Amino acid sequence: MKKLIEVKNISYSYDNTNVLENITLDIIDNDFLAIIGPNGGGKSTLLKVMLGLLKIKSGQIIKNLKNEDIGYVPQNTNLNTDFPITALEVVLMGHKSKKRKLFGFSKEDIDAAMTSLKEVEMQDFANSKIGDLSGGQRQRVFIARALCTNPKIMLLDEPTASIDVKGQKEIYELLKELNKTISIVVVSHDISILLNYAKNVAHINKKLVYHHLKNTKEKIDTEKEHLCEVELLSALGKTEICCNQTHQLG
Ligand SMILES: Nc1ncnc2c1ncn2[C@@H]1O[C@H](COP(=O)(O)OP(=O)(O)OP(=O)(O)O)[C@@H](O)[C@H]1O
Repeated sequence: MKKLIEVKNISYSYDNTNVLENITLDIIDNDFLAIIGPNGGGKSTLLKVMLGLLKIKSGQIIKNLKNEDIGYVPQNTNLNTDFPITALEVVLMGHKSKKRKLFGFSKEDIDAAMTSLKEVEMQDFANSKIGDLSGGQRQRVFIARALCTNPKIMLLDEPTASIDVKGQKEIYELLKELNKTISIVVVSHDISILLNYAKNVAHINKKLVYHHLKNTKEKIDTEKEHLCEVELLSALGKTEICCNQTHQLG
């Protein structure tokens, strides 16, 4: 199993507040890693650290791939849906063509963006204003934007927040399809849905507890509608293996 990203004993603090403590985690080829944990637990911070958007002061991040091999779908809270931009234009923003024209985009750029839109089944909405799309459709467009560089791994921060249950399932089905060729790392609070798709779970609350879901899924009733993190963690067991060390849940 090839390690794509190795997180080695990193800690991170904003000003003097420690948010991540001694996190060690490998993202492997073909992984589908769910990052769960309470609000403010450090999940988004961990993604930003892995992306290099935040600089760590201790520990090490080893990326065995190029930056453009990493796709990122950030948390969607600040989007101004009144901005008059089409789905195709949003996807083009993710395209890093070597033949970029000074103004506008080449036919190659547009073809590549349309291919990404097809991958997420949004090609028919290419010319729709982003604000006219449903939350689920909009999220597909943002996933298409991240697909533009043909990433080997995609990091998604709460991609199903404020999307209805049907839309959530569709997004996870899409991620499952993408996972046939790329690794997926997804921060989410939708534990029940997530468990039907994830291969591994990282629970982050400043510290990390890592679970291989192989052989443990049968212990969990994933059809149960409101499975919460506490139930999940008790079903998985109190201790789990994290990079050859056993961590006790606090
Ligand atoms: N730019 C920042 N400056 C200072 N503190 C921050 C900043 N960003 C996040 N924090 C703090 O760091 C902690 C972890 O935040 P983070 O967004 O990583 O958590 P999270 O697990 O993703 O939370 P949520 O589930 O609510 O999105 C929180 O206490 C938050 O208030």
